[in-house]
Formats: sequence, C-alpha cells, structure tokens
Amino acid sequence: MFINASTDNIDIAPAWERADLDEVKRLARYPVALVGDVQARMGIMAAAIRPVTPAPRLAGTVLPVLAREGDNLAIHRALDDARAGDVLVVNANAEINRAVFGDLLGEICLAKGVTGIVIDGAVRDVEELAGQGLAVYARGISPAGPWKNGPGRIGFPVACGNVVCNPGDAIFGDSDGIVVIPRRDLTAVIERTLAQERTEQKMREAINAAAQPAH
Ligand SMILES: O=C([O-])CC(=O)C(=O)O
Ligand SMILES: [Mg+2]
Repeated sequence: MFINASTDNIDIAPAWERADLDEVKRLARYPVALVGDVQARMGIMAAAIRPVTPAPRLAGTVLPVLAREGDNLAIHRALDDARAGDVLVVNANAEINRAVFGDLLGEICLAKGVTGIVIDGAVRDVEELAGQGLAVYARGISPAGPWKNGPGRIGFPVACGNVVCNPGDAIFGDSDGIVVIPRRDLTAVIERTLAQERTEQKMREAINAAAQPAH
C-alpha cells in the first residue's frame, strides 16, 4: 500500500480463479446491450451506475471489494494483489456524498494493469481520471475525501448496482452501462453473442434493403 495504515480489519479471501482473459477479449468489442440480451437480459447493473470518464469501454475479470461507505482502506489493500486484466468492483454501500476513489488510486490501477473501475459509491478527481484514460463507473461524484479505517472484505462476492459479482466473473462496460457474466457461463455467452450479432446484422441489411428508393 502507498498509505500507512493497519489492515488487520480487512478480510482477504484465498486466491480465486479468473475468467479466461482471451475469452474476455473476444467479447470485449460487442455492445453490452447485446451481451445482456443473450443472457436473458440478466446481470446488468442498475442504471444509476454511470461512466464518469469519456472512454467507458471496459472488459476484464471481477476483483470484488466490500468497503465501508465513505472509507477506502479495503480498496488500497485490494490493489496490492490486483492482477493485469482485473476490474475493481466495489460495494461502497451506494454512498454518494463521500468519494472512495480518485486519481492516485487511478495511478495504482494503471501500474497494475487494472482495466477498469466500477464503484457502487462515489469517486472524485474525474478530470485527472479522464486524463489517465481509465474506464471508471460510479453511482456518484463528490470532492469529499474518504476515511481510511476499514473494515472491509476483498475477494468475496459483492453486490454492485444490484448485481451479485463473484470473484473472477467476466465484466464488460460501454456507454450504455455494465454487464456481469458468471465465469462458468462465459464460453456459452460468447457463442450466443456471435450468433445474435449475425441475426441483428441480417436485420440491418433487410432494413437497409427495404429503405432503398424504388427505381
Ligand atoms: O484519497 C483517496 O484515497 C482517494 C483519492 O482522492 C485518490 O485516490 O486520489
Ligand atoms: Mg485524489
């Protein structure tokens, strides 16, 4: 950690399996709406979780953190063990009047190869975060800074934007919002997404053909 604090009250799960990053990359270019459709429109986060930076495309595996509202000790500790391809997913109890993430944590995410941040709570330093090119989603923005006392939990399932996020699940974001795919479902969801994309492409072609002016 880059802060001086005891982490005795942070509960850390044993190592977990992550969704295969090559599979995650295969799905990364498809719209979140399409991916949500093929998993029966489930696993989509609440509309209140919005991108706060201008490059919102996000793809990776869930690194779940439970933080006390307004306190980010668990986030600082979680980033010690973050791996390239992880997405930081934080339940901060929907508190929007005190930020638990900002540009210094953003720097750490960049250094670790963390590919995105999703916070059911608030963030700050949004101009700096935008400059870092990070995909950051949150329920709110506030300049009020966090406490660093804990407690917290790392690597256990968390609720974020009304969706249960398990460690190692696949997670995707675009301008529409966020979808989470259980790790064991990822391969099947990829196949169904490719098929649905072909179906929608045929519909687009039919629409365009019907729209041609008559000769
Ligand atoms: O103070 C904090 O931990 C949050 C913050 O603003 C930053 O990471 O830049
Ligand atoms: Mg800051």
